[in-house]
Amino acid sequence: MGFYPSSSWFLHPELQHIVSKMSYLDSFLFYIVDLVDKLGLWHRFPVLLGVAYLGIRRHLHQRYNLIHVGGTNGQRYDTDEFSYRTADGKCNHPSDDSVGSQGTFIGRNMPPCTSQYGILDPHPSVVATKLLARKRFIDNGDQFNVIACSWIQFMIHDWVDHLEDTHQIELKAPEEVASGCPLKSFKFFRTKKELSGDHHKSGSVNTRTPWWDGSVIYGNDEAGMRRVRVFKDGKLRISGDGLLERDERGVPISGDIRNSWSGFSLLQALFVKEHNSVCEMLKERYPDFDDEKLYRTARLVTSAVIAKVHTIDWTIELLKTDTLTAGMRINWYGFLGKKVKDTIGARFGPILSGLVGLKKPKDHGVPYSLTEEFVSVYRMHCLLPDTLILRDMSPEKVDKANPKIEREVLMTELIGKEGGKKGSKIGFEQLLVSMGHQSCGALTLWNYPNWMRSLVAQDIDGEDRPDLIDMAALEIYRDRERGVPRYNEFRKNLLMSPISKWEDLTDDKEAIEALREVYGDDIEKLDLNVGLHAAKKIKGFAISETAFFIFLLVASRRLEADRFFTTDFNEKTYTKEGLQWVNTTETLKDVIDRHFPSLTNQWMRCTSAFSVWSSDPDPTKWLPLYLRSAP
Ligand code: HEM
Repeated sequence: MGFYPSSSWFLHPELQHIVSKMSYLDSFLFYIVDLVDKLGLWHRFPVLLGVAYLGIRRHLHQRYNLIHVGGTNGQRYDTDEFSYRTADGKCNHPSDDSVGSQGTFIGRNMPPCTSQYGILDPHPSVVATKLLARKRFIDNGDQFNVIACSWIQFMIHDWVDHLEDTHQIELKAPEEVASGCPLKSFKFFRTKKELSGDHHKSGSVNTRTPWWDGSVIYGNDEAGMRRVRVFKDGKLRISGDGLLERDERGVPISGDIRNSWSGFSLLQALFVKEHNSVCEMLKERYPDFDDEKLYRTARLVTSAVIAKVHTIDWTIELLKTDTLTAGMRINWYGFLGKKVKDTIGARFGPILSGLVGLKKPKDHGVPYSLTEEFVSVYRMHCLLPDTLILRDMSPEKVDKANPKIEREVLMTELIGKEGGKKGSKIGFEQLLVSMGHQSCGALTLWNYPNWMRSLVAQDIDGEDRPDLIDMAALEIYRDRERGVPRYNEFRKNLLMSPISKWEDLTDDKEAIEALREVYGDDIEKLDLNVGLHAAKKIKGFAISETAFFIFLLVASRRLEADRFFTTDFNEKTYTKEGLQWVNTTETLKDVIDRHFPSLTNQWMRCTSAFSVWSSDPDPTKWLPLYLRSAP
C-alpha cells in the first residue's frame, strides 16, 4: 500500500489507484509533484527548484510509465566484438542482442485505453474538419523555423514507424462534414497487430530501429545500409550538387526515404556530409583503418552529433525557458557543466556528470524501445507550412535582417519524387537559408495543413501509393486504433490532474464552442491529439505540458539506455579524435559552419539555427543559469 492521506478528496480516484501501488517514498514524491501541479507552479519556480521538480517527475515516470511489450528472447553476445552500431540495431543492450532492433515491439508508457468509446466516436473526419483543418496559417513567431520542423521529421524517421497490415480500411466522411473534406472517403492500411506473447497479447512493431543511431541516413537493415554506402574510405553516397543522390526511379538514396520532402532530404544530405568529413579526418589520423572501420567509427560520431544537437540545441529552442536550458544541458553535460566534464570526464554519475558517458546503460528494468504514446505526442504535422518562401540569394541582395523574397513554392511541389527534382533545382544553400528565415506552424487547433488532407503517401521503398489519404483524420484514427488513451485518461496515467471542464484546457471561447460541438460535454471523449493542440501552453514552450512529460522521460531514456552513449562513449570505441569531434560540436550551426563556412555568417542573426534567422540573438544574461529566478 502506498502513502496517501485519508482525506483524499482532492485526488482523482484513478490517480489514487495508481498512487496506492507506489512505494511510500514514491507516493510521498508524487504528492509533492501533485501539489506543485495543482498550484501551477513548477515552470514559475527559480531554475534550480524547477530542475528538482523535473528530476522528481522523471523518477516517477521511470518507475510507473515504462511498460515492455513483447517477450525478451534475444541472445547474449560479446559486446567487445560488436563495438559499433549494427545495420539493424542489434547488439546494443549489453546482454540481449535483440533489444531495440528493427522489427521489435513498440512499448507503452501506460496501459492501453480503457474507455469504451467506439473507434468512430466521434468520426475522425468530423474531428479533422471541425477542430484541426487549417483556417489560416498560424506561425510559431521567431522561436521555431522550418529547419526545426524538418529536424523533428528527420528524428522521427530515425526512431519509429509502425508496421502496417495488408488489410485496407475505408473511412467515409459523414454527411455533416463531407463538403468540407478534400476527400469524401479514403483508404489506408490498418496498423498490424502482432501477437506479443505477454500479458498485452498484441502490440505494434517498429520498422525502424528505435536507437538514436542515425538510421535515417544509414538505413534500418543490411540492405538499407548497403544502398547508402560507397564502400570506399567509409563514406556514404552523396550527389555532386551536395544533395542526396537519386536512383533511376527518382527516389533518394538515403537511410529512410518514406514521405520525404526537400527540407527533410536536405538534413539527410547535411549529415551525410558530416559523416564523410568524419571519415576523412579519421583516415588522415589512422591510415591503417579500412573502409569498414572508418564507416563504423564515423557512424558512431555522426549519430552522437545528431543526438547532441537535438538535446542541447533543438530541444532548448522548443522549450525556451531557463529551466529547460539547464535541464537539457544537465542531461548531456551534468550539473557540473561542460568545462568540468571536458576536463575530468564523466566521473560523478548522472546528475553531476550527465547521462552521456555513464558507466553502464540504464533502462530502469524495462528493455529499451520507443512507445505508442511517444509517437502520439509527436504527431506534429501542424508545424508544416503551406509554402516554402524562397529568399533571393544573389550576392548584392544579402540582408540577414530582412532577406528579400524571391518566390513561394507550394509544399505539394516539394514532396515525393517531384519534390526531389525541385529541391535539386533550388539547391542546398537557397533551401537552407530560406527554411532558416521562415517560421514554422504553431501546434494549435485549426492549423493542420490542408494539403495533407489529400496526400499522396508513400510505401517504405519511397514509391507513391495510389490512394490519397486525409492525414488529419487518419491521425485521430491511428491513436484510437493503437489503443492510446484519450486526453484525460492519458493525463491521469501520466500522473497529471485530469481536466474537468473545457475551460481547464483553454481560455479560447471559439475553441471551447467547437470542442463542445464535437464532444458535447463529455470531457473524457476528447482525443489526445486534439487536447494536445488545444491546451494552453507554458510560456516559452512550443508544445503542451502533457506532451512535454513524455519527452522528459523518453529524451533521457534515448541516451541513458544506449551502450554507445554510456559504457562505450569513450576513446577506445570512438577514437580520441572522434570523441573530440562530438565534444567540440555543440549546435546545428556548428555543423552548418563546417560545411558552408560563410553561410550563417552572411545570413543568420540569431543564436540557434532553429530559430528564425532574422531574429535577434539571445540576450547575454549575466546571472549564472542556475541562479536565475522565476520567469
Ligand atoms: C512533408 C512532410 C511530411 C509528410 C509528407 C509526412 C507524411 C506522413 C505519413 C504519410 C505518415 C503515415 C500516416 C499513417 O499511415 O499513419 C506519417 C506519420 C508520422 N509523421 Fe509525418 N509527414 C511529414 C512531416 C512530419 C513532421 C514534420 C513530423 C513532426 C514530428 C511528422 C511526424 C510523424 C509521426 C510521429 C508519424 C507517425 C509514425 C508512426 O505511425 O509510427 N511528420 N507522416
